[in-house]
Amino acid sequence: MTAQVLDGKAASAAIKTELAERVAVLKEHGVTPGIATVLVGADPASQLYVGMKHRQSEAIGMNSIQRELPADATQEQVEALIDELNADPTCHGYIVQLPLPKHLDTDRILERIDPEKDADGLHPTNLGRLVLNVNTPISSPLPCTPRGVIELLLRNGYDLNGKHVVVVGRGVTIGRSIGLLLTRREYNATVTLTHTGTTDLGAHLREADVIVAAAGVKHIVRPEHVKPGAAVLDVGVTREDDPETGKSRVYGDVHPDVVEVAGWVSPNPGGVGPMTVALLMTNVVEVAERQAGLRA
Ligand SMILES: Nc1nc(=O)c2c([nH]1)NC[C@@H]1CN(c3ccc(C(=O)N[C@@H](CCC(=O)O)C(=O)O)cc3)C=[N+]21
Repeated sequence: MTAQVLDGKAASAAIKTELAERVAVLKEHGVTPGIATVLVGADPASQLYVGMKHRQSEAIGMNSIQRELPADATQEQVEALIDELNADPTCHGYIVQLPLPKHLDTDRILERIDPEKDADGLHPTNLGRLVLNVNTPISSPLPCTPRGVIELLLRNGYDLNGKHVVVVGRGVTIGRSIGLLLTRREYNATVTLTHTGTTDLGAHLREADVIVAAAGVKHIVRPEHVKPGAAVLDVGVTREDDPETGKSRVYGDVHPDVVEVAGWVSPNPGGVGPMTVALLMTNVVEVAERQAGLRA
């Protein structure tokens, strides 16, 4: 048996087709949704990711605003740029590309983002709204990578209701935030969060209907950890030189042989990465739709 592929490129293409139509409707109402990125320094991987976000946003008709500061920018300079984007009516949502240089106070910068313009959906106010509300629709940005994971499953016909999801890794981007979405009444999943303090990770993983691997540890999820037929989503990004080609490449958290046991596997690259970008754009389009009175 070999697993069905949860193809993030195909699912994100479908989302982008839908978004392009929503952008066209917004333009009929006189609004062009604008997405901005803030990049501090010139890390090559960050430049690659930021470039992808702009190309894809422009391809669906959005405005894209690319702001850059040097690696030695001060806290005050970054905060001044945040204030500028908060006040800019052409910028409906934006992200500060992470990680930031070590001398900067990341938390203080992220908290300064106007929660309504928080394209990542990770502002404390937006996470707080998720914590406080399990039932009714939320009219503020949602964490985009968790949203991407869930959309990837749903668009492949996977029903999360009553399923046991085991998450590996307690980073804010996925681990600590995805359970807030999955345990909402609309999805009704049961969630276990594992981390470096977990004893016997393998025992937890073998119980899982769905594994979300977001530890950032190359191949931490191996075939012997996976219940036959389970869905395995690979969110890990480890950049290393490939010993065969000598070139830098991305390794996921999921060992390639997992496809022999699992029922569904998201490839990496080609899985959750493209979904993150699609849901980032979705968050920004939704801000513009709210401002135009087209959604709650
Ligand atoms: N504030 C903030 N928000 C982020 O969402 C954010 C961030 N900072 N910092 C870095 C990470 C990383 N990230 C990725 C997005 C898309 C792909 C993606 O689409 N990858 C392609 C491959 C791209 C390639 O390496 O060629 C794929 O998986 O198929 C990967 C990684 C968003 N991040």
